[in-house]
Amino acid sequence: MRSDRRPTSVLVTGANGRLGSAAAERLRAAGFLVHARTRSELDIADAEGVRETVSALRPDVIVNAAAYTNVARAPSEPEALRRANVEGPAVLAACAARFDARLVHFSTDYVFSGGGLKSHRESDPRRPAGAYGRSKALGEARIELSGARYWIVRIGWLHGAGNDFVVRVLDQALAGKAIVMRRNQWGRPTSYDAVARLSAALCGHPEVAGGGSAVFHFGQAGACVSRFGWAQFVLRCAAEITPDRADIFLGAARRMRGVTLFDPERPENCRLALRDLEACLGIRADALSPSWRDDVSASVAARLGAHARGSVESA
Ligand SMILES: NC(=O)C1=CN([C@@H]2O[C@H](COP(=O)(O)OP(=O)(O)OC[C@H]3O[C@@H](n4cnc5c(N)ncnc54)[C@H](OP(=O)(O)O)[C@@H]3O)[C@@H](O)[C@H]2O)C=CC1
Ligand SMILES: Cc1cn([C@H]2C[C@H](O)[C@@H](COP(=O)(O)OP(=O)(O)O[C@H]3O[C@@H](C)C(=O)[C@@H](O)[C@H]3O)O2)c(=O)[nH]c1=O
Repeated sequence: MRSDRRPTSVLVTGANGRLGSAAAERLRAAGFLVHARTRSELDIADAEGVRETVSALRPDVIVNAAAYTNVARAPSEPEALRRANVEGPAVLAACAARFDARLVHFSTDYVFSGGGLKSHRESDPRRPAGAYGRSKALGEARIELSGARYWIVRIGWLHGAGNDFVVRVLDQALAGKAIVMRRNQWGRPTSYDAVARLSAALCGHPEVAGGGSAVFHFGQAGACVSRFGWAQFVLRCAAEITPDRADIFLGAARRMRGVTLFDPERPENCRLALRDLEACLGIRADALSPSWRDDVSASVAARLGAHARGSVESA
């Protein structure tokens, strides 16, 4: 938080989204002056609309949580993809540069092609293989060329809102379906809330108002895991949390079939090295949020609680 009288003001775009809503909530709770804008209030690819909004609000920080995130549909919707993930970030960056705001932009592990076993460093070249990853990589590049002060934060495998991976695994188990799960995709599950906390840490960082620009990786503490390993963990948590249904969840875990899938849209190696955020800004991922296992367990409990209350919407 700044030391002068005015609270740091933050424009949050994509505020109806899963990360946007979590970030706006955390930022408000931390005392920032938050201007949250949904897509219908502010289309980030609308240069004129963004210019008017930024010019009127004069935010210290723009947190861009708006994006096209449907990985499966991305190849068949190139225009919507380009607008949200390439043009939008470029428009926001141009306005950040013009009105001297810091842009905090979220990107993804899918900007890497996913070969090899080593964790990707921030400095590794972007080599996206799929349409969504390509669009996010182009968005990063447009920001880097804009002259704005930016922090690009690459994250991956988010859960804790909407029809996420945790929900889909639990729902399959509860429906008695035989789960078929990919073994050859490795990453680090990270909760929306952990990224929302990071947003607050970044907006309150002493270097937010000056300082340089950088790309950072963020994920929760704990070793990377395969999709198969993550799904097994989800089901074991579910069995512990609801002992009366332990048979269902442990049975689903036992019967789960591991498969090797080659999907150009979804890289195999999503491991992100996490050192730079601490080295450059002194922000330690493990100090900011619990390990991924704790937050996955919380996501499982939230979903099972919703089931128990009968408040689960049909997908
Ligand atoms: N989900 C994940 O696992 C991961 C996400 N990320 C990144 O995190 C960020 C947030 O993702 P997440 O919250 O999961 O995504 P969501 O899909 O939940 O939210 C994205 C939001 O952006 C809005 N939006 C889309 N296009 C525009 C536009 N042109 N102008 C303004 N708003 C727009 C959407 O509006 P509407 O509701 O109307 O569609 C939606 O509210 C994204 O940058 C994403 O790439 C990175 C790694 C993993
Ligand atoms: C539910 C399920 C998933 N899977 C595997 C396939 C695939 O590799 C992965 C798909 O899960 P999702 O659909 O949640 O994954 P996906 O939509 O690819 O998630 C991605 O979203 C975008 C926005 C990102 O930026 C990435 O970091 C990543 O989180 O899990 C199975 O094999 N079986 C299953 O039953």
